[in-house]
Amino acid sequence: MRELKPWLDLICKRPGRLVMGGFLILATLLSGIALLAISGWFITETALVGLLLAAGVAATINLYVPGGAIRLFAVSRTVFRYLERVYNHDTVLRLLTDIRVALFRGLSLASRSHRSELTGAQWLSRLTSDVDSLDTLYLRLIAPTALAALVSVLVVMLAAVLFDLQTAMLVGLVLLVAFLIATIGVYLRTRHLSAGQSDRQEALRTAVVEHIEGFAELTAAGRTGKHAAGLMRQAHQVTSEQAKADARIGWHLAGAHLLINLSAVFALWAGFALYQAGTLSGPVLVLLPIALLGLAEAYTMLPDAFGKLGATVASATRLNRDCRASQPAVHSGAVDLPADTALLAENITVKHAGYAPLFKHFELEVQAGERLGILGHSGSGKSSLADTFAGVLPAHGTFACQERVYLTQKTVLFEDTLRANLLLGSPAASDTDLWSILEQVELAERFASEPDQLDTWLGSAGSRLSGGEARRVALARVLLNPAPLVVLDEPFTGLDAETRARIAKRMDGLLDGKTVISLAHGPDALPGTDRVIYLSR
Ligand SMILES: Nc1ncnc2c1ncn2[C@@H]1O[C@H](COP(=O)(O)OP(=O)(O)OP(=O)(O)O)[C@@H](O)[C@H]1O
Repeated sequence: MRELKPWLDLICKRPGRLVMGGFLILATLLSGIALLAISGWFITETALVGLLLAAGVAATINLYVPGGAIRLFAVSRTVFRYLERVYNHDTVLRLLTDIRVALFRGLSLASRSHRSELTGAQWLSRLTSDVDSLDTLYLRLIAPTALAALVSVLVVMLAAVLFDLQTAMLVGLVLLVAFLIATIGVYLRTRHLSAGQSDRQEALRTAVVEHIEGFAELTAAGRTGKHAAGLMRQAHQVTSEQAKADARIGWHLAGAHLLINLSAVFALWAGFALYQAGTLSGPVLVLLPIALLGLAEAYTMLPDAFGKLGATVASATRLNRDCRASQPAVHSGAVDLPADTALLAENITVKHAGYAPLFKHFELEVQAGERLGILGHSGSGKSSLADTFAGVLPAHGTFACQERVYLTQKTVLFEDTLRANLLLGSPAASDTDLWSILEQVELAERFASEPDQLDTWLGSAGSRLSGGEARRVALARVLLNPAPLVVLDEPFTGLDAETRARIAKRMDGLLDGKTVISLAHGPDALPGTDRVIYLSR
């Protein structure tokens, strides 16, 4: 349960919505129970009055009050159910946003090595099924459990008021056992199965994606059938384990319902005794058994939710592990920056986790406003150094720097519009700002001729742009960012020499007053510099 805590804390950040949503579910449940109980009472009353009249005894019945109450609860049940669905699903979508934002915030800091530890299919599974199982935690698990407990207590109180304390205690005891069977009982019997199931499903998804990705190679090697047969076996295991878990959930649901029905039969039997003793009228007698039957609705969702709790905990554990692995680089011995210094590295070690250090005892001081170029051949460690400056790789040693913006060597664009991609650099930028920066990177004309202009869709990872265009969009995004320190890793990849020279010249003005560290293979791939250092291994 420790694993669920960070996500529960996140969910509890909207207490008002959770209480309101819970109230709407409660109102729906109580309307349903009241509808059943009053209908039962009314049917019994009319039957008894009918019998009396048939026997020639004068009897009257008030049709209007119970008739009105039945209509009221029939309508309120429908209205509350509708409002509950709309409101709570809206809440779930808001929670989904919170969870995704928290997760992306954590994962955006993931080191390159951690990112590459997981396959694409595993990331897909983290961001879809793992997140889904957490965002419905409130609606599937927390609210139904709390409300089933609350409504059970109300029904037991009803038993104490209408019947007697003894009946109420016995009904309470049976309901408690039913509650435990439908919740903790299911969880204990399915948690391993359910947690393993989510791992197996992830493994199957990964295997299917790999099968599709490697289809050409499998076909060339004549192994498609054999590989597919392996997948089928894996899928069969997943479904048979699922069937096993579902059967357990089903038995617990049946057990809980059986107990609730037995408590209704018991209430009827106890009611007859009170009726015979003259302490209870016939119509009131049926109120409690029928309310108990109505209570079954509150228990229906519990076994399924608790049967999947094991998988939910497994999802939370995986996401927590990824977020922990993605904690921002811890700078052992962080220091305060001296005045007029933009970056200070003293005796730092640059290394990828599990690999030998690339640099030891690395020293660098960059003055505020300085333009530093770092040159080195392929594999000399430029990107690793840039990652360290940007805080993506931990700097082991004394390290401090100003707030920075980082242009990674690999161009990263999102499947969205040009505007949305640019606004990541400066969310408050106006259209005029965006056009002006596009002008500087020589893309204004290109997008002005598009029908959607700034709203042009860039495609998956900017696939509708050429490599050089995509690079310039990424560069524009960095140039829009107000951070005082700019780290540029191979800023002009994919640009021809003339374009590169023109943009580099303009960048001098655009980056005026900022500190710039640019890394590249050769001097012609750098914007203007005051100082250049060479990396040698
Ligand atoms: N995630 C990683 N895990 C382990 N080793 C890595 C990782 N990334 C890079 N390296 C290794 O670190 C060394 C430096 O790589 P880096 O990408 O920093 O060099 P670079 O100078 O930027 O190269 P290039 O100019 O080709 O991009 C290489 O030997 C590379 O194999």
